[in-house]
Amino acid sequence: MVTFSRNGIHDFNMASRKAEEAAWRRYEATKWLESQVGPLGIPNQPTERELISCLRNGLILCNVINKIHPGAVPKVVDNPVASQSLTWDSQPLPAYQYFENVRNFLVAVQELKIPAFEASDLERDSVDMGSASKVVDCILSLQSFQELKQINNGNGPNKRIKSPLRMQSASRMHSKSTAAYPSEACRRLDLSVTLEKTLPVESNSQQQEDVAESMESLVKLLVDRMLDSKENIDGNILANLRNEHLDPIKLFNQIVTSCGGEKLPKKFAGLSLVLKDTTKERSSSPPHSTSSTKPSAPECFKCRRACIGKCTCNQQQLLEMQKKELLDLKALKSKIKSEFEEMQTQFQRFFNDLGSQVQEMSANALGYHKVVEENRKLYNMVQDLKGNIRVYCRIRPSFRADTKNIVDFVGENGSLFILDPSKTLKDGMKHFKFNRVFGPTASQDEVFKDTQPLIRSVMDGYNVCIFAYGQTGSGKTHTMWSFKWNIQGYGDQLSVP
Ligand SMILES: Nc1ncnc2c1ncn2[C@@H]1O[C@H](COP(=O)(O)OP(=O)(O)OP(=O)(O)O)[C@@H](O)[C@H]1O
Repeated sequence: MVTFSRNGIHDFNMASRKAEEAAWRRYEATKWLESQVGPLGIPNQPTERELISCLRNGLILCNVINKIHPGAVPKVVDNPVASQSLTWDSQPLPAYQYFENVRNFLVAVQELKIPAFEASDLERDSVDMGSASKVVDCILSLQSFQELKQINNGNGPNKRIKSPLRMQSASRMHSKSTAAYPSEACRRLDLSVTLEKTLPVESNSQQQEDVAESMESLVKLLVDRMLDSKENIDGNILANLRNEHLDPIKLFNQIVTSCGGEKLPKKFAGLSLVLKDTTKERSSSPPHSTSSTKPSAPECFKCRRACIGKCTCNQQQLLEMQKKELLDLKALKSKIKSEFEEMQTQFQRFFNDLGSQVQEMSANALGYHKVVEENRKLYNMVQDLKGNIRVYCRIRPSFRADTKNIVDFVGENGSLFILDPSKTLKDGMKHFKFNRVFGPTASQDEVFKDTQPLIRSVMDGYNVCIFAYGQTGSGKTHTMWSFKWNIQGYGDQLSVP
């Protein structure tokens, strides 16, 4: 167990942790660079000097950025001799070469909105001052850029690339996973989980939502602040994060003051109160108590007895009400049942009457059809008896007054006498016999009515033919027209059998 205090051991531990983190980041950067451009010729876990000496000529950096974003550095100055001189102790490279490559690389990095470093960070003198961390940051940002580009199907990220550590920390807060990132810095970010656990469980849902929202914003702010100034953060604060007995309010104020020196946003005011309440309850409750709001045993017993009595009384009333409702329901059920039976009887009677009526109608319909059939047969039999071939004569009226009519007599029984005036009475008299003779005064309706029965026979399925015969202008068309017009008006009568 490590005890944190304001002494030399604490400073030593903090420095050790920082060195460990820096080494891990160099390892990640080296591993990624080798995956992009092949072996770098340096150890897997290089020192700052080894890494900087490798990158100093800018050749590897230009090749890497051209690989993840082709054309980022249009012209890369390559010197085979210099390329092989990768170690720090090798012969110095021409200044113009690495300066141009590095300058072009930094321009490309800024265009891609990736955190850059100073060209002087690759110089020999500045290595010992720990400035290699900016170079490592830049390389890890390039790695993040490549990953985002792959996620976006080849398109570069729209937003500015943040520090890779910050990005992973943010995703870590969402997943609440403790094994996603082995960095010591990220382990400290678990403060968010600790703070959330201190929220009072008795608060109502609205308050919990507000607190959760505030907590989330607070944690984001804290993470951003800590990462922005992780190099300058007070070591005591980081040590206090692991101290369980520390007042969270003090710790919270300490962190914010250390990071930015700013006051807390207004939205975190409620959180401070909640944290205060929580701290008070935690301090007042017994050390091994599982719940700070749990009442003592006698109080609990009294409360329970009162509750049981109250519940029993309510249940009794509820039972009585339900019994009464049950009786009402039973009465209603018997009433509905009797009404239903009565209605059933009425329906039975009604359907019986209906059935007898339908049977009667069916019998009548059957008789009706028989009668109709018989009527049809008799009707056509009458038509047959009248004669299958009937000859009618129609005398057209004379149009000229001086014309002498040769028709001498028209009989009711179809007799027609014609007298030729140029001959004697005996020779000039002609007698004709028709089924019927229509005189000059006979109307169209009169002609039609005599042939109407034949139309009905047509409808009954018998073959009927009506034609007119006579000389030109004798009135054939005129007479046939009477059938046409009357048949049209006869439609209603045809439907009647
Ligand atoms: N009974 C009638 N009463 C009054 N006008 C009639 C009568 N019969 C025929 N006519 C008239 O006589 C004229 C000639 O009749 P219609 O055209 O029917 O003769 P048609 O025998 O059909 O002649 P065609 O053989 O040349 O066709 C018509 O103008 C017609 O209106």
